[in-house]
Amino acid sequence: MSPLVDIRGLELGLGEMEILRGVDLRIGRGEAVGLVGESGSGKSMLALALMGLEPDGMWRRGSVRFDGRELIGQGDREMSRIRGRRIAMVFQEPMTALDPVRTIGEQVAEGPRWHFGLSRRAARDRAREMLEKVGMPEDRFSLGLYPHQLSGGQRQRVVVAMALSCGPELLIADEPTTALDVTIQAQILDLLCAVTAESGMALLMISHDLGVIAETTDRMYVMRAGEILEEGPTEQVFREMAHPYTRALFEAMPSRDLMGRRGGGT
Ligand SMILES: Nc1ncnc2c1ncn2[C@@H]1O[C@H](COP(=O)(O)OP(=O)(O)OP(=O)(O)O)[C@@H](O)[C@H]1O
Repeated sequence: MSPLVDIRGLELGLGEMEILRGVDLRIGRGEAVGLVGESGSGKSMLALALMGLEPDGMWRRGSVRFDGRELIGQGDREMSRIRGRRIAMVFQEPMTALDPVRTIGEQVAEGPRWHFGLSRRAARDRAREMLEKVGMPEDRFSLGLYPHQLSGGQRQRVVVAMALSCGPELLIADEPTTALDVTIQAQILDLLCAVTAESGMALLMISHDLGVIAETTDRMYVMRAGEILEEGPTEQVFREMAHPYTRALFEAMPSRDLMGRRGGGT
């Protein structure tokens, strides 16, 4: 079977400037894959280019296959059917993903309503179920709450519930814990690992922190200046540290004793 995501020779740029320089990356069905690299190395651009969400004016070359189908060249309509439903994303700052003037129930219900045409009531049931799944049961967190009534960690849980609401095959988490208090970070990583593993969803975990990648992934890619420098099973990349750049990222890890959250371990 073809991998869920198969990116080959992906280049992205703006005018003369090259941001991604021929990236190859694969994600198997249900696989947890890490992408690590320093700030500005192109990690977020890779995630956006995968979904056809690169900023206006940028060019894209190469191949991005999702479930065997080429995405480069697809129209907006086709891409908007895939985004949210088959590929969902969780970003660093939950408030950018949430609408401050709409209730959390409405926001979690929106994806299933739009993608599956569920009735208001059925979508609300779905929202209730998703919020419960992320540790926000209705008896403690009413669907009528607004984002500002929640803590940062609770908001990120709502964003995860939104991402899960249509049962995507791939969840992309781009620095999902960077904006959160240290004590909450581990809880959100645990949650992401649990929900993806439980439903057989693939996970692309993007972070500048090797500790996060070690905790959450089975296989990983190391990126610098728009190129993949190293790839392999997470445990092997950690053991070998073949490239000095990877070693430098390791030295910069805030915590080196966190490992193996998704089962298996490193
Ligand atoms: N809108 C834009 N227009 C032009 N260049 C951009 C734009 N956004 C990002 N870039 C450039 O693309 C490169 C990759 O940025 P990207 O945000 O993907 O890095 P990153 O690895 O995700 O870093 P960070 O962890 O800081 O988000 C950077 O050199 C950046 O300057």
